[in-house]
Amino acid sequence: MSVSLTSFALPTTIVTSRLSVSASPSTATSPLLPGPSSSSLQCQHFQSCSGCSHEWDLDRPPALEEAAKFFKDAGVSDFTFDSCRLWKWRCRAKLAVRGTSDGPLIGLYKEGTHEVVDIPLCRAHHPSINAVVNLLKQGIVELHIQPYDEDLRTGELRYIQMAVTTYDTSIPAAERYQRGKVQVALVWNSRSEHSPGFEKLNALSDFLWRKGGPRSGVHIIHSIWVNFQTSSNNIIFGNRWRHLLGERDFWERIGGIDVSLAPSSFGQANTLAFDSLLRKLQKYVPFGSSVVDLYAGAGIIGLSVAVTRKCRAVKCIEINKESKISFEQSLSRLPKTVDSSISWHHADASIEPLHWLEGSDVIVVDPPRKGLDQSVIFALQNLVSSERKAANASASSTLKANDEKRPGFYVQGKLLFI
Ligand SMILES: C[S@@+](CC[C@H](N)C(=O)[O-])C[C@H]1O[C@@H](n2cnc3c(N)ncnc32)[C@H](O)[C@@H]1O
Repeated sequence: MSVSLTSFALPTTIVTSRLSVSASPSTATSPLLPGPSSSSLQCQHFQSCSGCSHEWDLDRPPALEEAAKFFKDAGVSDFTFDSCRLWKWRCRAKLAVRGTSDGPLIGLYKEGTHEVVDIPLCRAHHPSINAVVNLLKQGIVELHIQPYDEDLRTGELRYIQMAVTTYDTSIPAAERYQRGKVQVALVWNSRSEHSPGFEKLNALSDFLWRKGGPRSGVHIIHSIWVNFQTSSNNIIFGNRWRHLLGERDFWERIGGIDVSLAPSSFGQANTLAFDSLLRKLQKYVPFGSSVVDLYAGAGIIGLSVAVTRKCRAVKCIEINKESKISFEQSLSRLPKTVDSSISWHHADASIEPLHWLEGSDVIVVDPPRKGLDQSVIFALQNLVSSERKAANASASSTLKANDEKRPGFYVQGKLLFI
């Protein structure tokens, strides 16, 4: 993960946020879990699995040099890079379930194919994720659960999503990460709980709960959910979610706030890196500013800066309506002293984006992998050029006065890459 602050000629702060999947695994300074002595991946699945793209020097990914040069050329002086954990960093995984009930395969597709590679010993996964995968395989074999067959569109279990919560104040802080518990979501190939086969789903979730729930010796499972999906396309989740066992609410402590994440909401995969990213990002948000968080998911970035930077207003824009519940739950746990106008809007950021951007001092953009929508890029460019014009037209004395009203924030404007 890299963080940089650069000055462009605009009076608005634009924050772009991205957590890299393959290049930001561990930290040498982490007290939590010892890793191999070198910074190589040392994963036996590396050749066949598409999950990781680099095997050596994980603390110095090839993109680092390119990024450093980019920021240097742009005149950025405080570019920093933090690799965080190199192993066991992934706290959220969506894995396909294929193969047979005697020989299930649980993992990722081989590059460019729909052939699933079994990755029981993945080095990037949090250890509780690998432990749940192992339990799930036992359950599939014992209960004769049929993995999904994409060609025939038959079978029962299509995918499993696992998210680890490390939030448990009843155990010592130093042990919380290692003892993280997993919110399990089983993607089941039927329409609803009224469809045939529901008993098998119940039997599987009971099996997992018995072996990994609070009464088992290991307690690695936080909760179990099901998502019903019968579509033949590649979309992992259907629209119907049901909570089956365990605690319904899933909490994590990130960026100085308690955040709730339902399985249907987007969540960052690298919890520790995301926390570190937010703590850096907060420093670039001027106190009391008005912030818009585009592509906000459950609004974690917006809520985190609302609290830590005492923002005047925060608007979160997100296309997935399922994220709203998580946003509202997190909002309800903010300190009562927070005096900010905070709102979450179910909207497509690419439609008339200027409408959301106008009047904001800080713009956070954290788009999906495909990147920013063209219309958002145009809107940002328009904003930059119109503010540049306005700044040029103003007298330098006026600029100075504005600077003083907003300590630590220069009229020059800032762009943060993470
Ligand atoms: C990389 S995630 C970031 C989520 C959030 N910032 C976080 O850290 O948890 C990208 C988010 O953008 C949302 N999204 C995708 N296209 C969108 C659009 N056109 N308008 C608004 N949100 C969109 C996705 O649903 C997803 O929640």
